[in-house]
Amino acid sequence: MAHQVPDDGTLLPLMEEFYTIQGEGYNTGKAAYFIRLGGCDVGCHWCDVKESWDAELHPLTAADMIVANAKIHPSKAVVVTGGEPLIYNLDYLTAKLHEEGIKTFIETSGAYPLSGDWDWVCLSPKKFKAPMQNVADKAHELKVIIFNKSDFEFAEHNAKLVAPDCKLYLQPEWSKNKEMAPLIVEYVMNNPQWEISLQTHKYLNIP
Ligand SMILES: C[S@@+](CC[C@H](N)C(=O)[O-])C[C@H]1O[C@@H](n2cnc3c(N)ncnc32)[C@H](O)[C@@H]1O
Ligand SMILES: Nc1nc2[nH]cc(C(=O)O)c2c(=O)[nH]1
Ligand code: SF4
Ligand SMILES: [Mg+2]
Repeated sequence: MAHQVPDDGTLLPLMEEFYTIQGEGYNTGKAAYFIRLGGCDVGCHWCDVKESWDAELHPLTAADMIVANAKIHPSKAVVVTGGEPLIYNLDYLTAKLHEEGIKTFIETSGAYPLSGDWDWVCLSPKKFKAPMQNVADKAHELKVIIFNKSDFEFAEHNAKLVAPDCKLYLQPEWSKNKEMAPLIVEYVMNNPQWEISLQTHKYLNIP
């Protein structure tokens, strides 16, 4: 049985929250408070946070408490991730963060409809559950994970779904880094509308 998560977004299954440096994509290198919500049914076999998948393992937590924890940190930016955060209604959380003057960033597969008011949307679409067009429309950044050669085609397919000014990133799947990095380098040199995103926090050994 799933948690009875109220649909007003006042209670959310919280896996962990931590203050760190955004490791990936356009905002790489910027300090941010991360909020990781539990629950995901997309099923990426290479997912680096499988412990997040079962929402039941993660306590329902007041969004007000999450905001109170976020606001004591020096960076006024929050990254909401998961799991798949868009399973939940994030309107209440982002409204409260904005009331505190905190910028709202999201990491999402786009598999669920967009909720919340976002200063930055990172869409990382997955073959296993296609992204919704209303998320693609709002994406500031498209970040495609390259696990094998066929993922370049998947990346181009998704690039057609996002707005013309959306930033385009290719990010090696961590375990295939050695194999895929040279192919990504070559691809970006030939297709310079794309840029490379690395999971820099893993090189730095920080969360
Ligand atoms: C764990 S996911 C959580 C947010 C959301 N479910 C999603 O997939 O976008 C956060 C980011 O990590 C990326 N990611 C997950 N596992 C990865 C891996 N093994 N190598 C590289 N990136 C990975 C995802 O594509 C996504 O951009
Ligand atoms: N430092 C750091 N940056 C990140 N950017 C996206 C992450 C995520 O798991 O969503 C992540 C993460 O887990 N850690
Ligand atoms: S969508 Fe995100 S959290 Fe879900 S399995 Fe894929 S990478 Fe992991
Ligand atoms: Mg991560």
